[in-house]
Amino acid sequence: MTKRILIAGLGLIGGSLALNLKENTDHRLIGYDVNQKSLNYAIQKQIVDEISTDFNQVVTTVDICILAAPVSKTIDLLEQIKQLRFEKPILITDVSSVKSNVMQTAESIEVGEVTFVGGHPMAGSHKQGIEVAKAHLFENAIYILTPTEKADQAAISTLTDLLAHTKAKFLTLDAQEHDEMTSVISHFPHLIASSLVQQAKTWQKKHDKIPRLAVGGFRDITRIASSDPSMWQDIFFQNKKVLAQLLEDWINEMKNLKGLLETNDKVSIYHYLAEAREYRDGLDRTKKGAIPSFYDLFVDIFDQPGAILKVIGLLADEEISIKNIEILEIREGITGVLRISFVSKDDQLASHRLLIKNGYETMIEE
Ligand SMILES: NC(=O)c1ccc[n+]([C@@H]2O[C@H](COP(=O)([O-])OP(=O)(O)OC[C@H]3O[C@@H](n4cnc5c(N)ncnc54)[C@H](O)[C@@H]3O)[C@@H](O)[C@H]2O)c1
Ligand SMILES: O=C(O)C(=O)C[C@]1(C(=O)O)C=C[C@@H](O)C=C1
Repeated sequence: MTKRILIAGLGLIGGSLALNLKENTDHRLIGYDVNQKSLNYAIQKQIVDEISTDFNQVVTTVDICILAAPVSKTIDLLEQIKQLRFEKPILITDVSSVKSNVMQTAESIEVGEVTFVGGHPMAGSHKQGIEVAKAHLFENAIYILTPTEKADQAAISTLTDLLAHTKAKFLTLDAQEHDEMTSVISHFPHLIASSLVQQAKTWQKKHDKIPRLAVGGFRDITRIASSDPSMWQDIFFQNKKVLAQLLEDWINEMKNLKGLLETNDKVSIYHYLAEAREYRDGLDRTKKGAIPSFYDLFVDIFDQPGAILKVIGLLADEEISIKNIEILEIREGITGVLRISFVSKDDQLASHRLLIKNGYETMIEE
């Protein structure tokens, strides 16, 4: 049955869900956003069928509503919903990166027609806005669900049936365990990435060539520091209790490491590094996990015009789809490395064979 689905917040995440639903279903999609440019873009590109600038009015006309605004704005929209009258049942979900305050507000909705099942797709980007939205953004990612007490299995199934086209894997958690885990693997690392960039900026006053040296490792570990500061400010304050606790643990750990360095305790430093490596390598790529599984292939290329295009062209001719592509290091005239990520082992191996056949040097991390 065709349903009316409202997506409130047409940015990277809302836009990606809209694109996915448009590609795979016949539901009628309605977009709401406070940014008129995003609304215009969505309707012009036919990502949605209708647009609205009146949330309170339009939300009462739909069967399903996906709240995809920044976390604090999602809470504001839930507060607005509390004041409305609905004439038919509505299933509401969200995509917020932090869940405790959202769920607390959702649990306090007393409107009988409203059922809320929280959601958080664990995939995204440091880029923002509907222009960078992708229908396949959540393929193979973990999609966390946080149902309210009122939400029954039928409501959860309605939501998972709708989102099944994203090819994400669902995992149900309560809000607190969600916020602790996402803080460890997403929010706190973000804080550290930004602090590493700040440190480089400070040291650049002494060594002005630092930006030229900041390639491989530094770029890998700090990519997320290029994300939207207002979104992350919101996430940090929504999850500030857990974040403060992690920061305290981390400061103590750093003090301990400093002590090991100062006392020349090489053995302990070695164990610290070896244990970290073992754990990192053991984050199983093929099992379900909070970290999306990708299969990487490293390809040596030369810094020549069209070099990357040639590699992509070979894969495209064989209809092998790429999840991500990144230049790890390239210097003038010298070999650089492309990291190409695939969603399946088969695609990784097929690309490996294809590129070797075409004279490339490639490497797979075991
Ligand atoms: N970016 C990621 O990697 C990622 C991943 C998973 C979940 N999330 C969550 O998804 C949500 C959206 O993030 P995004 O990355 O799509 O950001 P985005 O900046 O790309 O999009 C946010 C959209 O919300 C709109 N908006 C702002 N205030 C609004 C309001 N009051 N009502 C309606 N729309 C409003 C903005 O105009 C924008 O179009 C956030 O809650 C974020 O925590 C982000
Ligand atoms: O890939 C990125 O750039 C992301 O930051 C995505 C990421 C993450 O930390 O993994 C960011 C926030 C979301 O809530 C979920 C996913």
